[in-house]
Amino acid sequence: MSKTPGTTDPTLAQDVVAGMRDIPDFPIHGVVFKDFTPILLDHELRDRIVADTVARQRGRVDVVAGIEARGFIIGAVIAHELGVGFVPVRKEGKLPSAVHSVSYALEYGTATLEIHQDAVSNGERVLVVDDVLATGGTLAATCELVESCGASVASIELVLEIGALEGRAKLAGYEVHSVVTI
Ligand SMILES: O=P(O)(O)OC[C@H]1O[C@H](OP(=O)(O)OP(=O)(O)O)[C@H](O)[C@@H]1O
Ligand SMILES: Nc1ncnc2[nH]cnc12
Repeated sequence: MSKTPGTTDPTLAQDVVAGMRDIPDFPIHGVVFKDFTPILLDHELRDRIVADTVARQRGRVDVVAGIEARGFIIGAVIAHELGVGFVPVRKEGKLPSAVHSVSYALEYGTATLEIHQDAVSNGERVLVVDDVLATGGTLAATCELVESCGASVASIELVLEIGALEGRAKLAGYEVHSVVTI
């Protein structure tokens, strides 16, 4: 286990590891799914995660992009605390206006993510937020979507990173913070 450099909360990483729940064979046989929902229920731990991220990012970003589904929840709270707007990055076919789309591979299949073409403006600095970094396909696709709109990815914030899946390799050139890497 390793913790995010720059964090001011010395026990946050270990508390996140303890707060996550392992679900074997979800959504397919052989995958151990890292379930973030118990952390949402624990308001103290959830608030510490938000405070840690906000302390790193305050004043550095113009908007937060949260990835469906759990990135919506934690990302919206972070956007609120930073006092900036929130952009949903959604699974295919859910956004009503004109979109950019990118398809990608996951640990358990393939998927397509979309962003509204007018969601972020040229030159805006975007903070991308999600719960888990696994293979990195989801985040790489999201960065491509943000850049398709003419904005730039200022930083990426995750709660938990599965180091063995080497997702960071797909995110070369981006600033990536995970509260904890296991
Ligand atoms: O690094 P990757 O291998 O791309 O995986 C990471 C993504 O996988 C999980 O979501 P999932 O795609 O299962 O979708 P969900 O939020 O709809 O459950 C997780 O919340 C991340 O978004
Ligand atoms: N093992 C895992 N746990 C949670 N989300 C994931 N996304 C891809 N693999 C995952």
